[in-house]
Amino acid sequence: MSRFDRDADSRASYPDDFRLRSPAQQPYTTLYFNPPTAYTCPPAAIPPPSSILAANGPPSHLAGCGPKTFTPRSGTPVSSKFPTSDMLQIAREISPPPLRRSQARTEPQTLTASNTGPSTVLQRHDTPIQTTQLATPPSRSSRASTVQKHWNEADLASALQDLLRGVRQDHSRLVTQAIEATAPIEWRVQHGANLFEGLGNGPVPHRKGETMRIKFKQHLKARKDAREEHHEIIAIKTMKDRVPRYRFHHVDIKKNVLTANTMLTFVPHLRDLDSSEESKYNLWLKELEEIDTKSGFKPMNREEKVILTIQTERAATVSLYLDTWLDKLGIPNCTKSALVAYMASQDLDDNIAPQKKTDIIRSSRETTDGDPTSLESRKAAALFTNAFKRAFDNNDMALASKIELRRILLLEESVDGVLDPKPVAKDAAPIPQGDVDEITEAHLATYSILGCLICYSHSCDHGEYDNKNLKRTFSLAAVMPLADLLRQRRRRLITEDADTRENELPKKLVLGQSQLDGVGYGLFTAEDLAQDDFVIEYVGELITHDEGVRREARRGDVFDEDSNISYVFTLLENEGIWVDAAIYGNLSRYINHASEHDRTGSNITPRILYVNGEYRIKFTALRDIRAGEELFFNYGENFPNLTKKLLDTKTGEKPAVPRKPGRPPQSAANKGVARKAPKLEQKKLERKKPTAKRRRRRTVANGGEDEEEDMQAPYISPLNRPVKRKRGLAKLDSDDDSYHMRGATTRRQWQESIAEDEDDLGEEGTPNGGVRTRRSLRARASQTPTKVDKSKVAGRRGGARPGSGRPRKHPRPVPKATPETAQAARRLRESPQNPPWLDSSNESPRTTRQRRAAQDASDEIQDSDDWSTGGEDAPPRAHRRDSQEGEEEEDEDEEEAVGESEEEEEDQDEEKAMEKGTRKEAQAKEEEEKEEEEDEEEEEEDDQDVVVRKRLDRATRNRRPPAKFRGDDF
Ligand SMILES: C[S@@+](CC[C@H](N)C(=O)[O-])C[C@H]1O[C@@H](n2cnc3c(N)ncnc32)[C@H](O)[C@@H]1O
Repeated sequence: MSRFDRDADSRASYPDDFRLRSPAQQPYTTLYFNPPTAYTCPPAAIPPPSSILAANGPPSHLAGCGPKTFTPRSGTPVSSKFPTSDMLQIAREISPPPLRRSQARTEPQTLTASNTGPSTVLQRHDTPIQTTQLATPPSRSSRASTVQKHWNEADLASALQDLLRGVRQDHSRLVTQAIEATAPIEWRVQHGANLFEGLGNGPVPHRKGETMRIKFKQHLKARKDAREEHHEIIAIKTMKDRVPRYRFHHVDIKKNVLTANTMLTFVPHLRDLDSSEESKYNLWLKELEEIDTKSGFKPMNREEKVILTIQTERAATVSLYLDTWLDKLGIPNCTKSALVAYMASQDLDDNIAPQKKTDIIRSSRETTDGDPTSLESRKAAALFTNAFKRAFDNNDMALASKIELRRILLLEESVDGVLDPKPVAKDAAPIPQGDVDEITEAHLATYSILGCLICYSHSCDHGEYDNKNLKRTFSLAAVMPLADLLRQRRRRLITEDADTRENELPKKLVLGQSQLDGVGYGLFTAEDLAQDDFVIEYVGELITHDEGVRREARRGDVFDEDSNISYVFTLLENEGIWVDAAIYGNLSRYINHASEHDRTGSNITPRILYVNGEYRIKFTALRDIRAGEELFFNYGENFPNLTKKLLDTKTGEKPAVPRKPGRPPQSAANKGVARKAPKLEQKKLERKKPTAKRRRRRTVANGGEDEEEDMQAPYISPLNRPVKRKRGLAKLDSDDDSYHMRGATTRRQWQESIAEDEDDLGEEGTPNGGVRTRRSLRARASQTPTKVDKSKVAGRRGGARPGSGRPRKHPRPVPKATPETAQAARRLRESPQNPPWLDSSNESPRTTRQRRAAQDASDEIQDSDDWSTGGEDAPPRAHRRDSQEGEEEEDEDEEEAVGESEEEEEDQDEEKAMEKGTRKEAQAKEEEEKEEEEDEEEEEEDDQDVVVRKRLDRATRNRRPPAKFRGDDF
């Protein structure tokens, strides 16, 4: 299931603010398995825990063995003879323990499940459940004696349906239990007024203008059937800053998807869609389906996917009960192994390869259940299979309600092991002893298909990220043995949270020229930081991995690809969610990389937190940091090239930085040392012949004026014009007619120099300053520049790296300096360790420019006060980017104009040839040309693919690795 479907799914069932509600408000009734009405299952359907304990011994986790004995995938014990999964164990254990004195309540409490109708009443977990479950269970043999020995298909089907109702009831109790187990037992408010007091009332009758309507979306239900409730509106007034929103405006993304054959135009995620967006979203899904179809796949539509997911989840749940069911039904010779063997032998549609079928049957024989392939076993298995089909997989049922026995049996470990062999529990790390946090983490690491502790789904957005940034869903195994541990921990965290909240204010930070040579800006602290202090939040646009790759590729192409500057941060590695701070961001984007082994080493570290339903990144200090120190964090292993050393002195003396191989120095380039022209381009160039047709076409299109203009247009050397973007790879692979070396002024010279360059430069060089032909001499016909605009040339490497380009066209509005920032600046000036940007002696003009920009910026730094979004920063940045891109377009026109003039040269040649040659020859040539043109167009398309692929590759290489996470926050 795709992330989006999953989101859609979870949106359907689990409101965003799920975690913030009190237990009484928890929407457990929206969970998938909850029954719509009160349960009618006989109490005997749920065997009491003690019977299981008597029969099988204690579940391993209760016996202190921890989850080591469970496989992470199926939850089935590996070593013990314990026949059921831990989920089933928990299901059996949900009968509450005897009340402890402290928990005892004088009056039994009830919870009303609001969406199951007012009549459904669920008992709190800490109130004894008034059923026979608490009675001493019948022994296994006595239970077996009560079951029917001779089944017919119809009776068996109806017994199975009863058992399924029991599963639902179990599930409902589990949810209650789990919610209670994880609910905070103390409110966050430790002192002062509890702002949430009085909240949590149920729905009220609708009063126009006074109540708030809440609509519940449910997939597979028509919109008109959506449930609605009305609630009182209670305003909470507080002087505290609200936690800032961290929303991604995915509509904006549309204009940011820039590469030529991009498929995604709309990427919604992580939030509910507005109704206007929903239609776009559906359209987008449809487009994706069409693309799949065109590519030869048979895509499922969204509804089918939802149904498949539901079916799979139901099958997974029933699989956990299958053993108990068989035990209860007591069908002679009907064991799980027999069912598996029967399933494998009956799999007629060749879903399983013949060899695998044999392996499955063989592995089922290895159990101690007797011979699963005997005639009796086969008969019993056939009876059960047919009854199961009748009960849960018949034609009268809605698709989503069907449960296939085959799907359940495929989940069996023996079958799964044959079909998809992979390492299991023995690889699990040993459970650490001692530290509460570590034990908790380790228990939670028993992630399995058992599902989420909160919603019991297998594909939800709840869960934790461990220190490797891998998502773990809570294991059900964690519920019972760990409930106390979790409580303990939560209590501690809540207390700590309240204590540290005051220290969680963002710090005064200033932007400056980094101490790393040639790296551009860096971020410095203007006040002393204590270890573990919160420093700043990393904010930016929330984008998908694909979009991030596109953007990186695009930036590398448009701006300076050699600098590899990157502002993306991998927020959720597995989900492919990145934060891009390039356009919308705050000061945190200027923090440079240092590894632990560098001279200063990283002094801060990012942590990913789950805040009010959103994942956010905060930086904390790794050690005490003095005011004036530059901040660094470790970007991770994917950035091996970030090896700039700290400057030894502050005098502006720069250590020699080795030049990149294959890249000629700027001066050499200006002298006309071109890089190698790509073979493809050269080939094209050689065979490209002028065509009369092309010439005529242009002349007609421009009322006959173009030709004259073209003739007059001087050939502009790429050297003599401002080039802001690097064509590099894009040009190497791309379509256009020709490349022009720097300094070459005629076509012949250029061709000659290409030949020389090929010898000189080898494979590394790529053409720069390439020229696109066609279109738009018109754009500059009247003002063909013949002079070099030096200021523009100077700014050509600008762009992605702030401050390194030309001065802003549209400077940011500079907020007034606050007393704090003024004081911070003074302190920094007075500091014996003045950061290098304050020392202006011996600096280059570029450094001066950077320094000035830094000073401007340091005045305007309010980001650290407004630690939320950097939103104020954003519009001017976006503007700046727009303006740059606008200029690039101008340049492109210029390039094209240059190309036009070249093409006109060709046309003149052609005209002469036409005059000389016979008409026939000319016609033949023209036809040849036409073919070539068509070929080129095709090539153009192919080339574009190559370009995009290359850019994507490059961007993938450059992407930032997962951030570090110390997972001790719930
Ligand atoms: C998030 S930006 C940091 C701010 C950046 N220095 C600027 O001026 O905008 C990350 C980029 O800075 C550069 N960078 C950061 N740390 C570096 C290091 N230790 N060595 C070389 N380049 C570094 C790389 O180009 C990287 O992609």
